[in-house]
Order: sequence, then C-alpha cells, then structure tokens
Amino acid sequence: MTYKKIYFVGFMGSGKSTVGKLLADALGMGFIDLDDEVVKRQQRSINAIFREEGEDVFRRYESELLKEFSVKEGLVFSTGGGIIGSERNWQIMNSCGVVVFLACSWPTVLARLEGSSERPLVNQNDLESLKALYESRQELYRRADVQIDVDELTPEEVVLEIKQKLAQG
Ligand SMILES: Nc1ncnc2c1ncn2[C@@H]1O[C@H](COP(=O)(O)OP(=O)(O)OP(=O)(O)O)[C@@H](O)[C@H]1O
Ligand SMILES: O=C(O)C1=C[C@@H](O)[C@@H](O)[C@H](O)C1
Ligand SMILES: [Mg+2]
Repeated sequence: MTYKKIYFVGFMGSGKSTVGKLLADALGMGFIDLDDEVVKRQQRSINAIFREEGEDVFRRYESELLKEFSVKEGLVFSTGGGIIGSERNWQIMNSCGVVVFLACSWPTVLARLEGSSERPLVNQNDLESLKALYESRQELYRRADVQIDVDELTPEEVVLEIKQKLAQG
C-alpha cells in the first residue's frame, strides 16, 4: 500500500534515517532524509551550517525543505530531531500525512550516539544538557499519530510494527 506521506520524528539516534529508508523500500515509496537534503542543498555539513549561520538558520532551511516536498506524494521522510519545535512544521506534517514517533529511551539514545561527531547538538552540549533537551522534547514527539517503542526492536521489527499499526488505520 502507498500512503500520501509518512514522517518519522524522534530524538537523535532513535533510528529515523535507518527505519525510514527500510519502510520506504518495503512500501515501494520514495525516501527523503531531510538532514541529507539540507546538506545537499547547502553543500555544507550540518556542523558547518550551525557554526557559520547558527541553529535558527538551520531550522529555517529544514522548514523550507519540508514545505517544498509537501507537494509530492508517496514519500517517507526521516526528519531532523528538532523538526517538532515549530508549529508550522506540525501543520505541514499533519496536513500532508502520518507522523510516526520512534520512542527511544535515554540509555539507548546514548549508546547509539556514542562516537558521533556529525551532530552539532551532541558536540556542543554536555551530557546533562543533552538529556535535558531529550526530556523537554518528549511531549512534543508524543503529538505524533503513531508511537513505536524501539528499544527492544531491530530496524526490521520496527518496520513490521509500523506496517501493522498503519494497516489498523
Ligand atoms: N532499531 C535499532 N536497533 C539497533 N540499532 C539501531 C536501530 N535503529 C537505528 N540504529 C542505529 O542507531 C544509530 C542511529 O540511527 P539513525 O542515524 O537512523 O538515527 P536518527 O534518528 O536518524 O538520528 P538523527 O536525528 O541524528 O539523524 C545508527 O548507527 C543505526 O544503525
Ligand atoms: O535534534 C536536533 O535538533 C538535530 C538532529 C539532527 O537530525 C539534525 O537535524 C541536527 O543535528 C539537529
Ligand atoms: Mg537521521
């Protein structure tokens, strides 16, 4: 079955990029990783954008691309971990498709992000402030239409569970 659009949201390391690609392939839908699209469009890394123009400008680029892709059908998106911070982004996602939250515990996030240097918010923050950011976002992520608790699941199992939940409507 092809859906209009599916948007993955969740904290860094929750598996949005990994699972998004797998689900798109399983459903025969196109796949867009919004972080990768910003990098392609800007021809700079996310670290460089944060360093040279700051987080607010990165958020603007991210929102512009979300809007730009909203006219296309049959796409699965992995969004950046902070997409949920803007009401405008929610309006676009809610009006264009289904939002799926990959819920991941803090210890699992930590294990998955170990050694990561591509994520400016991981580089900039100490563990305590990164955890505070994680906690402050949970309520926003829970606004999604569907939640999958991913800690104990392989990416393939996450995909199966999403397919089941989407089929239930
Ligand atoms: N269900 C899973 N089980 C085990 N490892 C996973 C699972 N999902 C993702 N991973 C691993 O966790 C790491 C982070 O995954 P991924 O890059 O997909 O997260 P993300 O949500 O896209 O993060 P970001 O918001 O920073 O882009 C990768 O090394 C990936 O292989
Ligand atoms: O959680 C966040 O705010 C971010 C997550 C990444 O996906 C990137 O979008 C960027 O590093 C910011
Ligand atoms: Mg990603």
